[in-house]
Amino acid sequence: MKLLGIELRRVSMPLVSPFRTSFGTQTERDILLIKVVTDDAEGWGECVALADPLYSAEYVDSQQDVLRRFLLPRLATQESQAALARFGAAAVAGLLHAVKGHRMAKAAVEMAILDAELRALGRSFGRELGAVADRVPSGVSVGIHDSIPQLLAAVEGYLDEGYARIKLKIEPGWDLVPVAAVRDRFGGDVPLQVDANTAYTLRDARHLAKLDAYDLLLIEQPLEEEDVLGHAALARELATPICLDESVVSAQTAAAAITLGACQIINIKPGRVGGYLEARRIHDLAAAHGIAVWCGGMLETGLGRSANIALSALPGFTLPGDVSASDRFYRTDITEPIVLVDGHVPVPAGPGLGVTPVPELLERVTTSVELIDF
Ligand SMILES: O=C(O)CCC(=O)N[C@@H](C(=O)O)c1ccccc1
Repeated sequence: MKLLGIELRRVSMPLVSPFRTSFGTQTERDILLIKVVTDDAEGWGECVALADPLYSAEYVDSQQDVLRRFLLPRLATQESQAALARFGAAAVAGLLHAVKGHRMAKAAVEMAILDAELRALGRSFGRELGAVADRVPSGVSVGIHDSIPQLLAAVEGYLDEGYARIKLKIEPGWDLVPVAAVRDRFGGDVPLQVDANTAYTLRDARHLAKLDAYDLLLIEQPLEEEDVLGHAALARELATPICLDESVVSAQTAAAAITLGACQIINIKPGRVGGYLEARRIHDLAAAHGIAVWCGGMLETGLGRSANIALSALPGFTLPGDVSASDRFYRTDITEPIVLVDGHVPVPAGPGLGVTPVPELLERVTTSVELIDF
C-alpha cells in the first residue's frame, strides 16, 4: 500500500431530535471524515470528536488541525510509507506515537488506512478484528428529557422498535425518579443501564447506592475521568456494576482500572482509545480478566457505526452496545441506512467497512473539503 492523498471532509448532520446529556445538548453533529487514497484502494475513517471539548479534550477543529499539522506529515515520510507498505494499518499507531494524545484523530486515520487495506484484500472489518457473529444485539441511548412522560414515551417507542437494551442518561436531579418511572412502567425484565458522563462525585455514593434497588446492568462513568481511585471506592459501596467510559483511553489505562477494581465492565469506544486495533487489545485484556465489554457510540454516521458493529461481534462484547439503527439519530444517513431487525443489527460482510458514503447524500451534508497530497 502507498498513500497517495488524503481528503479531510466536514459534514453537518442534523439530529432527528435534541440529545441531552449531563454535559450538554446536541442538535447536530459536525463530523470530520477522512478518505485515504492509496495505490490499491480508497478507505474511509470517521473522527468521533464533538464540536466542543465537553466529552473529552478533543474537539473537531482541533482534530482536523492536528491531522493537518502533525499526524499526516508523519505518515507522509519515506520511512512511514515504507512501514505502511510492509505492515499496513498495524504500523499507524507506532508511527504516530510521538504525538501526544489526540486519540480520536489517530483513530480516524488508522480506520481509513485499515479500510483501504482490507478493501484491497477483500477482507471485512469483522473478519480482521475477530468477529464471531453475523448480527449483534442493539442497545439505544436515551437522553435527559424535560419531563417523565416525555421520557416514558421515548422509551416506549424504542422498546416497540425492538431495542435490546435501554440506556438512560442521568445527572444530579435526574436519576432515581426517571429510573424508577421506567421500571414501574416497563417492568423489571427490560435490560436497563444508566450513564452519568462524570456528573457525580464520591460524596454522592450513598445517593447512587439507591440505584441498586432497580437491578441495573451497570452505572456508566459516574465520576470524573481521572478519578480512578474514586471509582474503586464507589465500587465498594454499590451493588450495581461500575462501567468506565471516559476513564479508559488505552489498554494501559484499562489494565490500571481493572487492577485497582475501578470497574467491572468497560465501554469500548474505538475513537476514544486511538483506534479499532487498540480497541481489540482492550477487548482481549478485559476478557483475560473476566471483565465484560460493550461498544459505545458517539453519534457516528453509518461509516463509524458499521465499524462499531463489526467490533461488537467479538466474543467478549457480551452486553448490547450503543449500536443503534441509523434512524435513532439521523433522518438520512450518508451510507445505506443501518436497520434494526428483531433487536439486532447485521455485521457488515463486505470488504473493509462494508459500506461507503452515497455520493449525493455525502455532498448534501458536506460543509468543507480539504485535500492533502502525499
Ligand atoms: O448511540 C450513540 O451513538 C450514542 C450513544 C451515547 O449515548 N453516547 C454518549 C456517550 O457519552 O457515550 C454521547 C456521545 C457523544 C455526544 C453525546 C453523548
